[in-house]
Amino acid sequence: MNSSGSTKEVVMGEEIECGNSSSSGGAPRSGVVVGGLSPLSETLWRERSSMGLVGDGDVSARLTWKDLTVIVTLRSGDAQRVLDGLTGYAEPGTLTALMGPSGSGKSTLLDALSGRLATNAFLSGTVLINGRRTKLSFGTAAYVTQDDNLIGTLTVRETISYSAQLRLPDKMAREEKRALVEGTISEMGLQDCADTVIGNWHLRGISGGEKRRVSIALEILMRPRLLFLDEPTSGLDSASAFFVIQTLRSLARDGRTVIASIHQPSSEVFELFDYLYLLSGGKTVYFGKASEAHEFFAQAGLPCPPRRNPSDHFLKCVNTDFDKVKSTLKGSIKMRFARADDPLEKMTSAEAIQRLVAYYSRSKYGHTARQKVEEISRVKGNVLDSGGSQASFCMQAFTLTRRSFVNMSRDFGYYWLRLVIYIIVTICIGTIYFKVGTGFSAILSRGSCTSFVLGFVTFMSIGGFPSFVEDMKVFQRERLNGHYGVLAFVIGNTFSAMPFLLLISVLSGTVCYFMVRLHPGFVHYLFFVLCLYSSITVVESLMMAIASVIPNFLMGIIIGAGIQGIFMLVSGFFRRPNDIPKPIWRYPVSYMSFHYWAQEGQYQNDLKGLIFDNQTPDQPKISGEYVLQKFYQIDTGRSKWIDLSVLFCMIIAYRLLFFVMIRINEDVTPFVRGYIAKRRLQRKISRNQLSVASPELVNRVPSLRVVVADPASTSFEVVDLNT
Ligand SMILES: Nc1ncnc2c1ncn2[C@@H]1O[C@H](COP(=O)(O)OP(=O)(O)OP(=O)(O)O)[C@@H](O)[C@H]1O
Repeated sequence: MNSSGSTKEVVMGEEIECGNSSSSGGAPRSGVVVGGLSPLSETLWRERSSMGLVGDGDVSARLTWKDLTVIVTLRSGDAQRVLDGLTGYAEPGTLTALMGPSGSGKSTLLDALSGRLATNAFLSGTVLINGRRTKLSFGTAAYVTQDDNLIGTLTVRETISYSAQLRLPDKMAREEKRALVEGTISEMGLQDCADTVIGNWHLRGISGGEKRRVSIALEILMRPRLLFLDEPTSGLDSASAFFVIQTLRSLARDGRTVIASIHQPSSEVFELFDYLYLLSGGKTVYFGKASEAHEFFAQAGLPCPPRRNPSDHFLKCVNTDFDKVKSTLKGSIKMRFARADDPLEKMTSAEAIQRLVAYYSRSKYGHTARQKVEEISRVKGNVLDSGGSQASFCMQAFTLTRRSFVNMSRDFGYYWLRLVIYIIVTICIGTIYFKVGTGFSAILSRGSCTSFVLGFVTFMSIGGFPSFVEDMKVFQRERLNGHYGVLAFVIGNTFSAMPFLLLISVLSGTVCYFMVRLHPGFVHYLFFVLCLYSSITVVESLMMAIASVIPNFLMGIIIGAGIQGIFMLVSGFFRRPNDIPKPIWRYPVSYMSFHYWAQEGQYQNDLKGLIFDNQTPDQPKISGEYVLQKFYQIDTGRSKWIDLSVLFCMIIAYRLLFFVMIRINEDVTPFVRGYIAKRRLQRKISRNQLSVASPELVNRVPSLRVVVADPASTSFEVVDLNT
């Protein structure tokens, strides 16, 4: 896993031991086990080292950032400075809390440090890991987002086990994988709920705090050295928040570098932080030991009044919205009794922020931080390698298929509910068209029955869209953290759905076929079921492709319904094929419509070989071939199996489209958005509305994502972290 051979390097004439967590300063390693969490992690780490899963026992990641500025370009053409010259560091064994009011730039700082900035965000400054510039993406560092996108039907143990199967090497013994999973469960204090389901809309599952811990567990499974967490306590009560942060502290004590943004910690939670990075309006208000923040505020002339939660005071000082709160409460009893010892009563928040920012930069705190950054940056440690999956492609595809199958079989809303509705609807069809026969009126009835089954019944498959969206959310989280590839996901999703779609088609197709008494014969029955199966699968594939680009229930369903409505119109039932206007609707749209092929095949399957009564008994009978040619305008010389083959080809085409859509979303869309954002930035620079270091380099790199300063020189250079 680790790409670096030696852990020793000569830097500026000194021999420096690199990558050894024991040399990392910060808090002592392990041993400190809180909240009933076991010291298993360290033992497991050693085990994994012996398995060759980690390099030379190196578990450290020293992160430094210097003069970090992030500018975002807005749709209006304006540019906004979100972060302004931030400098700081995070060492192994420490938990750093990013705090600040809403919109102060906490998430942006996390994104900048973890290489996840949006395409319209431009970064200048230096970000170094172990003294080196490293591309952090797809799994190099673990990133736990605010949302717990988990599969609701799996238990905690299953969720972590599947993740282990997806990422650990195939050759690793099953027992070892199990031990690692169990170790992670104990490490995160999840033993009590290990066999409880995560929960979804119809399943009562684990609590919000436990969900957070499961999300963290999934990311620490591969023992990343760097762990970023965006608001890990949001939505939790203070006790759950305390346990989550306690767990993070314990993870940090195992030699990891943990950085978490947090909103409003209680005093108990605040005491768990090693370092505090306090931001306001993208500027550093304070960076240093959390325990010294109290002293810093006092020295800056804004001491925390007695009996006030220090973190509340710090946030109150740096939040301009408190001025509005004060003016709203003016005259209220609370304000009349406002503390005389509260420094904020004598100044506005804007003045307080100005004072703190200015004091920080000239105080020993700012000075020490800058000095420490220089020191740490000079030490060249191991290069961080990708912490992504080490499992083979086949193992990933197999595990994803199994996991998805288990989820589909347990989630009532995924297929079971649809199966019930399908059967009810086909029973309705069966009773309405019961024993349709071969009378004159049956000519139209058989056609309309086929059109309804292949049009409306397959249309009901869009009901699965919400489940697809949930699947896509889990996929996106796992993909961003490098758990597996796109192809493995597409294969897993395709194969896991097959048995359910077959079941739906066989059951509802059988009900319909035998109640309506469609063309007798096993081959005719088989064709009807296969036609229904392929049509439903095409709709599923179409909806998956839509879900990959439009992750919104309502929008996705509207778009999916719209596309199917157009395809139905040109299927040859509502307007006969030769009557469909030629350019566009007949060619190519009707040929793109799966309804067209499905109906053409089923009409032949049902009508060919049948003899129908004429309007009056004395008139000659009508053959099915005649109806097909003259009424439905279908070429009877072409085999119905060709129509079915086209449908199966469409399934493959839509699945390929699904794959392509994901790749476009991952690669092309960010490139295009980045390009547009870059043009906006260039315009700003050329109009002298914005000053960016080395603007000529911004122009030179076509796919600019990040502007990074080279620490070895004073000049800036542009680095495209996407390549
Ligand atoms: N890619 C972007 N495009 C446009 N604006 C952005 C972008 N990223 C951040 N911003 C803006 O930068 C500011 C800081 O955003 P950020 O999400 O980092 O704040 P935050 O401190 O994490 O807030 P919160 O605590 O509410 O999540 C906000 O005003 C936000 O709108």
